[in-house]
Amino acid sequence: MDDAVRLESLAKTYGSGDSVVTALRDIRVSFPKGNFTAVMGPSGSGKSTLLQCAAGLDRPSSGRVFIDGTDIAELSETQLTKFRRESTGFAFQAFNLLPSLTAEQNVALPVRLAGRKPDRRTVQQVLAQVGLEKKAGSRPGQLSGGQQQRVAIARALVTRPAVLFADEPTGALDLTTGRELLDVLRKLVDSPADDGLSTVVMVTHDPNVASFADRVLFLADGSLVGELISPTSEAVAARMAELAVPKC
Ligand SMILES: Nc1ncnc2c1ncn2[C@@H]1O[C@H](COP(=O)(O)OP(=O)(O)OP(=O)(O)O)[C@@H](O)[C@H]1O
Repeated sequence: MDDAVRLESLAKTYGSGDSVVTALRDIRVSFPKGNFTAVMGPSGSGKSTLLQCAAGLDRPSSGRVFIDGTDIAELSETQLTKFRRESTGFAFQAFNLLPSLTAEQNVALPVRLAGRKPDRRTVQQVLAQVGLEKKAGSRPGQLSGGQQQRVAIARALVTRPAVLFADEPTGALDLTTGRELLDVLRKLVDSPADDGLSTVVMVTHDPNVASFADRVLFLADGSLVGELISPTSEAVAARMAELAVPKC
């Protein structure tokens, strides 16, 4: 199976001298196409840093990141920005929608920012993929939190990226709406549109949320320390409890 993203010996440090923080050390992992991966680990273990580096939002200190076969270290800042815009989607805990724009206009924004005219059909298609075809004309203030996050996901999908990165996408949602959003992500992977995305990489703190993934990766102190395939929430919670035990 092809890899949507591959991380080779990835390391990331912040600061220098006495104040240096090692956020990631020697991460080697692939995210295959057609796969939904959750990244878990205790607070400060490096989850967000991994996601930011894997998505090309941050440059690693060493190691390589391949997205859809492209070594992003070879790209200039301008090329990387363009590449990221076209090949990756990103969804955060905060939806970051523009309140004065309709759902449809919010979704079309990345295309406009890239200097192109949005294709109305594509915008409608991605809104339908997240179950919001009837809300195209609504402004964020007229939508529930779960619906707003689904607009944010549709916006991330509009450029037909190879991979969607999501950092705590259900963090601001209640249980039911969080579940609905996870069903949407699951569907993107299980029944992708013709030229659509089928790979999701998601950071979460919640074992229930992680259990929607095909695989869970566990980070501790910047290192990859294990994985679970076809995870149940109980198995994820048990593994997290082990990681929380302080080392002697
Ligand atoms: N911009 C930064 N400058 C300095 N240190 C940073 C920076 N960003 C992250 N760190 C440090 O890197 C380490 C990993 O942080 P990261 O945010 O990736 O962890 P996380 O697992 O996502 O944490 P959380 O679950 O609390 O969000 C932590 O020790 C953090 O303090």
